[in-house]
Formats: sequence, structure tokens, C-alpha cells
Amino acid sequence: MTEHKIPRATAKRLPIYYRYLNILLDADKTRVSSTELSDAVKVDSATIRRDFSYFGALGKRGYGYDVESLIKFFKKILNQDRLTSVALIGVGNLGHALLNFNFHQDGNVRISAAFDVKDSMANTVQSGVPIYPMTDLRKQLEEQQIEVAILTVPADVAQQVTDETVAGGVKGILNFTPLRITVPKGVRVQNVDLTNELQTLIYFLEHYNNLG
Ligand SMILES: NC(=O)c1ccc[n+]([C@@H]2O[C@H](COP(=O)([O-])OP(=O)(O)OC[C@H]3O[C@@H](n4cnc5c(N)ncnc54)[C@H](O)[C@@H]3O)[C@@H](O)[C@H]2O)c1
Repeated sequence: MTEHKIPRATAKRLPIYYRYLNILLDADKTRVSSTELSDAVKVDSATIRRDFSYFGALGKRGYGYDVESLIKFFKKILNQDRLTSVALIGVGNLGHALLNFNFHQDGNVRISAAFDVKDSMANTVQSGVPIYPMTDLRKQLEEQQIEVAILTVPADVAQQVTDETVAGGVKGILNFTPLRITVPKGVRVQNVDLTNELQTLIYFLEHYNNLG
């Protein structure tokens, strides 16, 4: 499939396009030009045209892109048309916040099981999600066929928990811990580093805001 050939930067922009296209659909707009899209999502129109060309979605001159067919197409690529069950491991401060949030606005991703070592937490339900003891991790991941996990445990146990998670069949890990975890080939890790994001923002404010 073409999916494997999409550059990473393009893949990262897909959810942004998808979200905006849905807004257009809700507003009963049937087509959109790359310039219009560019203004809305703050990506230059040449990049948008190049991104879309990777999927073979070529806009017609003077017409633009058909909103509905683009959405249909992106839905498939982004797996938005099927529900993805996700596990959360480590129900502390951050874990609780994510459980509470539980990706409501997207509707197709949900945390369906959470795990923690604390005895007091085991076999309770938090924000509608069952919390299992770590001894049940592998069994639950396998039974629920969960392939994506969010890691919110302390850094010193992150690698050990990662190994257990991968043994349960998980193929993708959203890693909130500061540890750069090691995974076998075929398992993908996405690191979320809030400090880094904040520092990047501050850097941009300091270096680019005074130019104009
Ligand atoms: N709190 C934040 O704002 C924030 C932001 C970004 C990243 N992080 C990182 O996310 C992780 C979690 O942060 P936090 O503030 O929620 O910590 P926390 O101490 O509040 O929560 C950690 C949870 O993990 C559980 N845990 C410990 N060992 C475990 C194991 N072996 N298996 C399963 N569960 C285990 C603990 O019982 C606890 O409930 C840390 O690595 C932290 O550095 C935190």
C-alpha cells in the first residue's frame, strides 16, 4: 500500500487535514482549494498539494478537492473507521488525566484497559475504565487484542514494563516517560515530551516573533 511510502512529516499532517475537512463537511462545504485549506491549517499550499499527491488525490484546477472523498480516503489511512482499543499503563497523576480525557472527541480511539502495580488500584474502575493488576497485563492485552499502549509509569520501571507490554503483543507505544525505551523491530514508539514541546514554543517566541 502507498501508506508505507508516505514521508513521516506528511503522515503527521494528516490528522490536521482530516480534522479541518470534517469541519468543512459539517458546514456543508463540498469542495476546498489548497489555498483555502492552507489558510485554515497553516501549512503552505505547495506542501498540501505535494502531501495530497502522495495519496493520488489530485485536485482539479479551478475546482479544488472534493471534501467528502478526501475524508473517506483519510479515514481509511488514519484508521478512523474502526475503533482502536488502547491500554494505559501506570495510573498516577498523568495516567489519571489521560483516563479522564479518553480521547472523547475523536470517537474511534479509547482506553479500554488500564494497569497499575498498586494493590489499592487493582480491580477498580476509574473514569469508566477497568484497572487491572500488572499480573493480568499479558492476559488482558492478548484477550482484548490490544496493540497500542500508553506508558505513564515512572522512568525507572519503563523498560521493564515495556518488555512486558511487548510480550503481550503490543505494536505501538505512546511513551510519556523520559526514558528512551528499547523495543524489538516491528514495534513503534512515539515519545511525548511536554518539556521539549514547551521549550520549542518558547524558542519560537523568542526567535521569530520580533521579525515581523
Ligand atoms: N506528570 C506530568 O506532568 C508528566 C508529564 C510528562 C511526562 N511525565 C512522565 O510520565 C510518567 C508518569 O508521571 P506521573 O506524574 O503520572 O507519575 P505518578 O508517580 O503519579 O504515577 C506513576 C504510576 O505508575 C505506577 N507504577 C509504578 N511502577 C509500576 C509498574 N512496574 N507497573 C505498572 N505501574 C507502575 C504507580 O503506582 C503510579 O500509579 C513519569 O515517567 C513522568 O516522568 C509526567
